[in-house]
Amino acid sequence: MAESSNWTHLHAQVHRTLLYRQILPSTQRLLVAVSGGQDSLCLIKLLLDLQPKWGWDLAIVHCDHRWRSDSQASANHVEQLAKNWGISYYLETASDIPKTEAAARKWRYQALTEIAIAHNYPYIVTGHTASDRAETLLYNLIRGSGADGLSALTWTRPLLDFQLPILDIRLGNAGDNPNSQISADFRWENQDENSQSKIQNLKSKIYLVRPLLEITRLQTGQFCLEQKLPIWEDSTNQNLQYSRNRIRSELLPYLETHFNPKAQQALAQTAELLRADVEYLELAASELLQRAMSPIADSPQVNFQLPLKLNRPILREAPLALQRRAMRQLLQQILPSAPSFESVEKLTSLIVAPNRSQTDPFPGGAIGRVEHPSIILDLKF
Ligand SMILES: Nc1ncnc2c1ncn2[C@@H]1O[C@H](COP(=O)(O)OP(=O)(O)OP(=O)(O)O)[C@@H](O)[C@H]1O
Repeated sequence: MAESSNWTHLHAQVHRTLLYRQILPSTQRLLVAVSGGQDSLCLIKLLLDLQPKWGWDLAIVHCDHRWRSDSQASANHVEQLAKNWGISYYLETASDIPKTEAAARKWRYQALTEIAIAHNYPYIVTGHTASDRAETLLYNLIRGSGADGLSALTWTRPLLDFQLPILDIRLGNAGDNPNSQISADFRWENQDENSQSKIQNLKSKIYLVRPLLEITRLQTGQFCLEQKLPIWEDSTNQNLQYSRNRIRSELLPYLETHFNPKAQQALAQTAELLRADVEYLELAASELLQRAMSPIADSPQVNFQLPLKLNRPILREAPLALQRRAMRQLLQQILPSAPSFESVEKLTSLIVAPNRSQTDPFPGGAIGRVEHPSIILDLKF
């Protein structure tokens, strides 16, 4: 697009962000997740307008959770927009209505990933904004998160942590769902080992990108108004039973009125700063863990099979922040679910505890014990 009268401050800002951050390379195939709400409509319009500069191949994907009575109408509305803009449209409809917000989100990311794999899109783009970042920070802060939770929502991340068993179940279901657009060749049960590893490989190359993280919801709303974009209002956004909605419509406005009129931007910036700190600390912790883990057998290969042996003098030299992170990384590998604060503290305390100190069992049954100069983790002693 020539930098004509249509070129707004927001176009320039997102264009600059993309140049600076290099999160959406030119000429790529981009799958844009559009709910029909103001953020994702703003996103797709900006990308369409920037398209001539970047040469992307754009498509829209919409996920119908079948949560609201108007959900099919909303899907039709998004489809019509895609038609008007002359771009491909993909729809995924939930075969079972997800019961909770978390289940809906999980289903949505699986559906997005599957469509991206099936139609060869290496980038999934979402309309998360600075306001979402601020809300996530507040939500996690209140629930007692460390820096990791406060720095949630990154500009880009590989979709690696979507485990294949989840994909497996969904792809199995796809056959029963007449609305599924996943072609039969991509159904997991139809895959031999070779093509399963090809899918895994492809998944590791799909990135989730959020180009609007510096733009507030107020700005996306104004943009939609100026550009006359037909927003499909999500009635569940008004429901104050959802904590996120209460943060959005009560807590943030309160903070802006009484504490800082730019609270959203300030909180989003805090998340951005913490993100870089967390990345640095996680890397340093993983190096510490590698150094502290000595295999129990003669094999030089470090792995996370029990029993495990940790070198206490090496751990003791490190600052507490790294000790905690290294212990959490270790527990992430051996516990059946995400380690709790208590589990991490329990294991960390063994770094300086007297000889023969022992923990009670962690979830899954492993026990930590000091056998000077090591910590041993095993199922029984
Ligand atoms: N039904 C949908 N279909 C397609 N894309 C969607 C849908 N819902 C949300 N998205 C995408 O996700 C972005 C964030 O949406 P929203 O804030 O409502 O979700 P959320 O549940 O908070 O998501 P997250 O868990 O990713 O933070 C939207 O801007 C849009 O790009």
